[in-house]
Amino acid sequence: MSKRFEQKDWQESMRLKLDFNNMMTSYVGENGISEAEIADLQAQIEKAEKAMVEKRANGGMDWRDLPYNQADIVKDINAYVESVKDEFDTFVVLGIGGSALGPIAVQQAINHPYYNELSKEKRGGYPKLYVMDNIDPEKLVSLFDIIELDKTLFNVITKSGSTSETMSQFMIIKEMLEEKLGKEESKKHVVCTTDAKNGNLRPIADKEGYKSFIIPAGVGGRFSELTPVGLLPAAMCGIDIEELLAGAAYMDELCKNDNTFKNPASMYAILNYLAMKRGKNISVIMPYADTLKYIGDWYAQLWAESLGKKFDNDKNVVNVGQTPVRALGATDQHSQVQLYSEGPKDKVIVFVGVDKYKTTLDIPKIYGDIPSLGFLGGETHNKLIKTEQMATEYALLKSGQTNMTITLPEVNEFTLGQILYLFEVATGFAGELLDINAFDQPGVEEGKNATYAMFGRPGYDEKKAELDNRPAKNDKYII
Ligand SMILES: O=P(O)(O)OC[C@H]1O[C@H](O)[C@H](O)[C@@H](O)[C@@H]1O
Repeated sequence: MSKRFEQKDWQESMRLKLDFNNMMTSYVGENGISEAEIADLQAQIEKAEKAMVEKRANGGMDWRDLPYNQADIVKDINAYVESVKDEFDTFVVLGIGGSALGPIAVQQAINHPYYNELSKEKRGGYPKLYVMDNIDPEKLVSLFDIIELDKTLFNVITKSGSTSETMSQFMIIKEMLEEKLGKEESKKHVVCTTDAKNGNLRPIADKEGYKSFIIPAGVGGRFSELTPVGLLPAAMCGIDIEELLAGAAYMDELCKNDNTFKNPASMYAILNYLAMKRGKNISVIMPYADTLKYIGDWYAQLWAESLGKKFDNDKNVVNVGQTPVRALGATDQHSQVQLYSEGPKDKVIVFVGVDKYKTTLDIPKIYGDIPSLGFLGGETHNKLIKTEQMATEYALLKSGQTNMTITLPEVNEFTLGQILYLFEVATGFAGELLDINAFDQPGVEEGKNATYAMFGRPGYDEKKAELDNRPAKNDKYII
């Protein structure tokens, strides 16, 4: 159990705060969502709550139990990290989607912004961390200009083992390692995170004798950050994974509140559901902290891939979902807020603020008072970014663009575990309200099958024929 988990007062002081005032009628007038609208949903809310409890009890939401059932895995991961960290300068994740976005987001949130540029001593003795989550040939090749293969540990993360990007990266790395280090020595440079028994990577890991960790069968990729998918990369760069799980467990408790208006995940899901009903099909996530920038990318997959669905559970064509847009405050006040303020009122803006930054940066008072500047000097950047966040919230409220604010008291493993878990539960709940399956992704299959057919893979002849007979492109429209 986490070293601080028992300290109730500490938990409360680190509790995420969610402010929905800017979405509710009481504050914004006709643009807001009224309590009456929420009350009218009561039957749907109760049905959704019941479904969440039943699915969890029947093993349909194993990700809900991850904060509680991994003590042994945490021990294994921490022991493995301790046993290898001195030997390796670099840890490279090969993965994509849910097998990469979480590790990127958590490392960015907790570690020094220039962690990889620090000396190993200043990194606490842990290796640098890179996540290679694409197959741009230039990117992967250029990595070898800055790492030493013989001092690098590669973590191949793929639940299915049928993800072309990850498996092709693995084959490239495997051949390079064996050429440089020989077959036996190279085995120490690969650790696999995959399914216990299914998929293509499990038999390879077992046959090759690679160290491996298991992704629980009942946990889908975008819900897997609190499994070894996220826990190993986090621990490998010195992040306290017990605290991450403790924060998730704490948020689980908060999400059991049967008072809808006091249940963070229910309210997040309900308000976005009602917003979607009003055609607000864009979900902008705008953290006012660089540490939380890639939480936006992780959230984008979770929210888009879970809720973007053609059919409802009765096979009616519904084509639902909200398009996630990643923004960063204060940066995107200078690129996107013009659209948010004066463009279509088709968005829900989710500000993610931080009460206390790790450092305080004073702005020196040099030029007296420059009238056209919003600050006078003698203030701090902490106050400036916070003030700009509040001002932007107000400006968008006034423009009629619905928004809400989630605030982390500070960014640490406990608060990060809370926000990851909050969005996961909210996503599951929103799926129940939309009456869709939030846990599959049939829409990605067409592209995959077309890829295999274009490569002439056996078993895809029908798809190949379909492709060969598709309407030819008209040169007139190719410039
Ligand atoms: O972990 P893997 O099996 O390689 O899957 C990686 C990704 O592949 C697909 O794109 C799925 O739609 C994602 O949900 C998943 O995260």
